Amino acid sequence: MEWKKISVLGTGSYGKVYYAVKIDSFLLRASVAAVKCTDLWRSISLQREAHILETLRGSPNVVQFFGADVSIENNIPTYNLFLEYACGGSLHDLISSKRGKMSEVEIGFYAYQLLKGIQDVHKKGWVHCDIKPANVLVFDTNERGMHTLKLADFGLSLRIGDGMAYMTGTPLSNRGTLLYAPPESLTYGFHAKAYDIWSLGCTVAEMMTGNRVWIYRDTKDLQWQIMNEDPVIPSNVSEIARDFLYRCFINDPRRRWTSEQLLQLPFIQQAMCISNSMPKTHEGMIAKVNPFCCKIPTAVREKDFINLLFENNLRIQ
Ligand SMILES: Nc1ncnc2c1ncn2[C@@H]1O[C@H](COP(=O)(O)OP(=O)(O)OP(=O)(O)O)[C@@H](O)[C@H]1O
Repeated sequence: MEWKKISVLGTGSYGKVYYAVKIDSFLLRASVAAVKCTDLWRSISLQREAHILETLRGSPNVVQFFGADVSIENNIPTYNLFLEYACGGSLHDLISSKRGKMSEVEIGFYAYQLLKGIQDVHKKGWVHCDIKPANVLVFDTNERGMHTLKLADFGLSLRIGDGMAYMTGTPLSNRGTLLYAPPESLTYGFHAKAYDIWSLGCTVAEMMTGNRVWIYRDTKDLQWQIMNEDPVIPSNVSEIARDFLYRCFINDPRRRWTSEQLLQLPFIQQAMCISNSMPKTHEGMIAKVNPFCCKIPTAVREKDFINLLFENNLRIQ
């Protein structure tokens, strides 16, 4: 019983991500996964990511890690990291499809999930260092039609305390994606929990407008703006939404709000209250069926079953 790589989901700087299926014809069950792969000799970063994900097992808003192995592909030893498969792509795709037309309740609900994920990451002693819509995976909708979001791509994460140039006086260069990086990461090379909160602010602002927070000519210009200007807070959103962003974008990382504090803000509390009282939808109820594990009605050949999964668009009845 082996995982079969079916198609390429995407390519990262380290290697490829595949959609993979494993059939257990004895128990008549099939499982799906996303497999991040790279040549074994350059897999240090993926192995590190596996270690970090291992510590975050069971966190509802962090992509779940199924394990890792080494296989031989075209005579090359290949490192495989198995993750739960996100059927909805990334938050970046979701934002593009909504073109800035997400309701504030939906945004607040998603911000809540990201904060819970960040809280777990920080509690385990990590700073993610690369939170952005492309690194947030989108899963099924709940019974109210809203998605589950999970943090992914821990390739740049640091232990809290590592790279704290404030203390050591040895600045590091910015780690994550510049567009989502806080000012202190450029001036001091400072990477602490507050780093992730700034990136979260950029991500939430992007859900509100459909656009990135910075408009810039080139990298130098972007760096200058991050260090010397405040991000533009969207004007066409409620006061509580603006208040949430202001607290994520406090310049001094020691004064920037923590995930625990942000979770208490009216923007989050109201969104959770309203989303919990929304009527349940039929579509949402169908989505509750677990797509990751299913029972095959009769014994079928592996090839036929894979075809069956695709024909049925992976929806298990
Ligand atoms: N668990 C998953 N389920 C579904 N798709 C995934 C999963 N993990 C990654 N992907 C997709 O695979 C692609 C590559 O992902 P990955 O996060 O590894 O690289 P990246 O973020 O694009 O690049 P880099 O790591 O260099 O920043 C992305 O399009 C992502 O949406």
